[in-house]
Amino acid sequence: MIPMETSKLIIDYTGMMVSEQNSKGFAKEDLLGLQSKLDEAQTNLHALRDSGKLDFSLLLPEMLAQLPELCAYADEVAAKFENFVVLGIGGSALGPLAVQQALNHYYYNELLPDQRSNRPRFYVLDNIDPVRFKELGQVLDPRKTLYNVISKSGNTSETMAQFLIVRDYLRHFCGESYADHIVVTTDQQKGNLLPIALKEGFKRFVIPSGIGGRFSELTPVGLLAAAICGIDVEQLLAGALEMDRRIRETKGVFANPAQLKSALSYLSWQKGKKISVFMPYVDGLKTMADWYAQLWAESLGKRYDRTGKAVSLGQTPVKALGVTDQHSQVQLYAEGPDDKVITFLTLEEFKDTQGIPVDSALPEDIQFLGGKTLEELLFAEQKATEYALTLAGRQHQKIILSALTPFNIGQLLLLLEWETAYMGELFNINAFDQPGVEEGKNGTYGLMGRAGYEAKKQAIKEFGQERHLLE
Ligand SMILES: O=P(O)(O)OC[C@H]1O[C@](O)(CO)[C@@H](O)[C@@H]1O
Repeated sequence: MIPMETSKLIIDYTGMMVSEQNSKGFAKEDLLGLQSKLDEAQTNLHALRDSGKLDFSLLLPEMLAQLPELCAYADEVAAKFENFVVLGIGGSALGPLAVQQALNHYYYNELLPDQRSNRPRFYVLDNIDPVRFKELGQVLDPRKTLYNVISKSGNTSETMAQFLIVRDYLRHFCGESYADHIVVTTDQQKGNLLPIALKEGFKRFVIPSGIGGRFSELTPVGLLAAAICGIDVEQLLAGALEMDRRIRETKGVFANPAQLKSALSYLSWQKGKKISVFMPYVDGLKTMADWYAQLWAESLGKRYDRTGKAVSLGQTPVKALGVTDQHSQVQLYAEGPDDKVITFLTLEEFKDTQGIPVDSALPEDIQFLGGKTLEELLFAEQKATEYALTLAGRQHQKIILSALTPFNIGQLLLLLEWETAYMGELFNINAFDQPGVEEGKNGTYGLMGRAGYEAKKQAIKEFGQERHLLE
């Protein structure tokens, strides 16, 4: 265990270490054996600072300094609008969704206005399914809705298409005041969204140029949505700053949380664990698994390393939820191919409790539940799953949060962002770009990009109309 100073976030890696049950685990020497690579990684990462690649860390104080203006705007619009809708995709959507689910009432939108401090309902449109898009429009009054168009590049076809539809819709229902219903969050210097926002007078927030979408939750991408929905963004940043300080100031794999977490991931990968399962035993962290999946997949899934050598690296993220996926995926984790490392996320305590009534008339194998609480049952099941995986010789680790608080979520976000940055160094790849999807994003050729478009034209030429390919 690596107890943090605030003892609010602990990394328990017992399940990764060799033991009488876990003969395939690591020895401490394995972790210490990575120390020089980790120190080199730390040096390389700080050398990246001038290129902006570390801005997700270095700009945290600047994000804190911007809070008064951001929160003043958030309070102003929260009082004016009943609905707040994010238009965005990838990091522009997953961070806001993850933090909202972790820190607000699970049924926030279903609460009565005064139960959510009269803050607006929160929606995220992160896809271009025409039915889902139109059906949200059918349940919201556009005159009472604020749309936050979030795009770092300002050139993502999906988000820009959503923007064009919403702007047209708002012009129809709100006339000249349509601009008051749109706030834009985009890069400070480039992309199509910036000139549109300037020309049409939309309120604008800036994503610093050095911070990529999947690392942008602690910029206005995530902070504005959180503030509008009543989340304590000051505490969110305080936790991030505490974790960031710890990671930048402490040396050694057993003291530096990012070094430890990335070492465990790297050693697992070296031992053939090409799949990384992220399994919170907290419903409020279910979408955090989606956010982490993008961070891990898009940062590490790279064809070339930094020498230009073709390496095809990466570790496939799998999202799971405990206890739920004990009834769908754990069979595979325990007895299927030994190609996975599982990271559990648990709380020391939930913010509420639920007792289970006693019924002495029940059969013994159900009666034992009476008088317990749901959280006792959940904790027991999580430990039992850990034990079963240990007996099966499967690698697992655990991040323990004292509770779901803004401070702890800030710590968790920074830990996972730094883990990813370190893993990129250990892989010797650029963890901060995404060439594999870049072309598809900016062209109208869809995710396959121009190459896919040309291949499709060639296939049609060779095989006739596209439909023959499916027959
Ligand atoms: O914020 P943008 O530039 O619209 O990009 C949205 C998403 O698309 C990607 O650039 C590529 O999938 C992600 O990295 C990013 O989070």
